Amino acid sequence: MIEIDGLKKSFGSKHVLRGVNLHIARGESLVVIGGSGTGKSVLLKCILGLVRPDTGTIAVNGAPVAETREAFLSRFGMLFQGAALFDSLSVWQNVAFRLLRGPERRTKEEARKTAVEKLARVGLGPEVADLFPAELSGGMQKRVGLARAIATDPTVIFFDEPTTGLDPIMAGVINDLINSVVREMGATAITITHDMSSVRAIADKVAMLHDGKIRWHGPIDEMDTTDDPYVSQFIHGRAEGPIAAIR
Ligand SMILES: Nc1ncnc2c1ncn2[C@@H]1O[C@H](COP(=O)(O)OP(=O)(O)OP(=O)(O)O)[C@@H](O)[C@H]1O
Repeated sequence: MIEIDGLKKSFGSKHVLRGVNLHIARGESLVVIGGSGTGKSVLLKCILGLVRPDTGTIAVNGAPVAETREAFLSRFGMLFQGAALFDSLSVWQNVAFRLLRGPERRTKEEARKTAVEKLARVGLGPEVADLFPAELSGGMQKRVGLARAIATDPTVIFFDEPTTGLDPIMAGVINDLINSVVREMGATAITITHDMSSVRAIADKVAMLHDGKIRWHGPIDEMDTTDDPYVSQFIHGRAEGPIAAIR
């Protein structure tokens, strides 16, 4: 479904991605892990076409993203770090943002109806629809962000640090919700996170980015038993190991 081959990206003398190869099957939930500054966001931005790679290819269903970006973007949903809601828009207008714009825009009534349905899917009642983001807790904002991400019934959904800033219980609730929504929709999901509880809750496959390359890629069941010392150090959060920690 998504095939990334030989992806390289440098910023000046900083070689962030040094040849990333990653294939993601349709309906699979891939979580990308790796230390701060290893290039996870740059990788995501390359897939979304926000950053142009120096070399390498990214194809979706066999077609290069660079050539089919518009078509690709119309089929993807994204939950940003911190939910990134528009403060000046009500909750339903946030959820319906893409339904109210673009060539396939719907009437206001239809868009609102869909927004209320999506809010219900993430556990929020219709009374929330006319509130503004500032009136919501962090957990509710994440739910609204998730409702927005699924508003257009995307086939690919990206999650950027979906549990950042949430307490562990709310993080668990959001992880479960992401999991059930993604599976129910049959969507392909790519998640970036530091949160190992998210990895365990969401991932079918895990890819660890280190030193500009995919250091390890495998099924979630094999993550705990792999003898890769980098993965082992990372998932157990050990200061000692091959990954240098800045103290
Ligand atoms: N537009 C840019 N110009 C210059 N350097 C950049 C740019 N974007 C990213 N970088 C650099 O690329 C490196 C990787 O950044 P990136 O944000 O992808 O890391 P990350 O793995 O997502 O980190 P974190 O987990 O802390 O969010 C960093 O050193 C960053 O400074």
